[in-house]
Amino acid sequence: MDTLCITGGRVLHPDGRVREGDVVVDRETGTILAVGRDEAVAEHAADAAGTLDATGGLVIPGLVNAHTHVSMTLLRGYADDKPLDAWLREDVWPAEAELTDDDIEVGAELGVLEMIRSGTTAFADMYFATDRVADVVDRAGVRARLGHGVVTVGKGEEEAIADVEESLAVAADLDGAADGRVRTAFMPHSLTTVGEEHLREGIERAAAEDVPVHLHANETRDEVDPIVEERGERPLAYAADLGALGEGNFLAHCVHVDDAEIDLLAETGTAAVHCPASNMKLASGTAPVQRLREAGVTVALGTDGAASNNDLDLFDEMRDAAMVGKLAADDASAVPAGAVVEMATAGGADALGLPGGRIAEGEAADLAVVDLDRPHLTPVHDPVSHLAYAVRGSDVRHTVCDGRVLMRDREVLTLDADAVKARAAEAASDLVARVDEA
Ligand SMILES: CSC[C@H]1O[C@@H](n2cnc3c(O)ncnc32)[C@H](O)[C@@H]1O
Ligand SMILES: [Zn+2]
Repeated sequence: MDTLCITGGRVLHPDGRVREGDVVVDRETGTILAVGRDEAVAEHAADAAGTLDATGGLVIPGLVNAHTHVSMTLLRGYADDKPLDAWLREDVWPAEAELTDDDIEVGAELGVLEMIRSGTTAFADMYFATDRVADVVDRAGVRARLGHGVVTVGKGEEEAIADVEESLAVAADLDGAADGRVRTAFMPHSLTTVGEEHLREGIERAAAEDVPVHLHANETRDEVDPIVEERGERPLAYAADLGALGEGNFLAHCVHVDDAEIDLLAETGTAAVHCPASNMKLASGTAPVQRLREAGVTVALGTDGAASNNDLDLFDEMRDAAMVGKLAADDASAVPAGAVVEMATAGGADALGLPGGRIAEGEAADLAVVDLDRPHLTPVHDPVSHLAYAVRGSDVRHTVCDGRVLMRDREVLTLDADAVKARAAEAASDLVARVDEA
């Protein structure tokens, strides 16, 4: 058997406890064979073909970034300090109109490089040129749930229909790519940027094929109010009527949700992806994370795109979620450390319907080793507290996905970091030059 043994560290277990132990991985199946420090583990470890040193470190599940637009790394720092609507219309959409498929691939490489370097092994992506993003996922060795983002407002009927068809076709064609590490979804952008008939048609056809649905929902008051005024119902009642709620489906943001909408999410098994940094930066509002969790909704964490964050480091997201969750609930005990760690791991994997998120025998070997032997992490009273409040992405020593080592001692093995950075910087400056000329 071709095994990898991660030795000498402590391990975060699914119940939130941390114990000393090794993790033995079957590289052929990409699954965890054994966890702990008993005789069986020692036998496996003695036979291991490869090792990763976790001395002084903590082995955690690979983090799951449950909502992003990964190629927007090219627009990092391009437009700041505006609310969502103005930011999209005045800056982001004009820039995206100039993006080429090559740009999207280069931006995805940069984003995936950043995620591997900060311990993220899986992500959900809504964007364009999805086949190129899937190629990057394949080469880099991570997992993803990918979709083509549909926008029909401002488009003629033919173009709108073509956009819906493209999203459905991408979901059918790319599902299972990268040896099964790519899964797909139908991804209408939001309830206000896609017309009702197009939403209804796309969601119905996606459901008929068991394809999950992912969209932005209840992100800002400016998005919620017109729906309530025009339809006389809350956005998630509308979403339920469209068939957009249900097991396997996941909604980004869910900031402005009332109690009835929270119940709808819980009853239908629809997951919510909390994006605290994006919500703060765009002043979208504070999501009721504590209430969502108390109602039994699966809550995951997402960075959103790098243009509204401005990084893809999920450790930042954990800290932000805990901090803003307390502020929103006016309660310092709300959204505690264990909750945000769960949201970034098992919650993310469950929301996206992807393997990973838990370190236990038989689970996917998607892992990160965090180096705790750092000044800003000393002393270690509680490793889970550190994960939520003190660890930075740059503290990740090794990253493993599907049993394959993607980063060893901070060297990414599947992407050429210097070449990716150089290509991305050039693509971004050419893009901005084209936008300025347009
Ligand atoms: C149609 S592809 C996805 C689309 O979404 C835009 N986007 C980026 N961040 C956000 C956000 O916080 N809310 C809504 N839409 C967002 C992105 O620029 C693409 O155009
Ligand atoms: Zn988004």
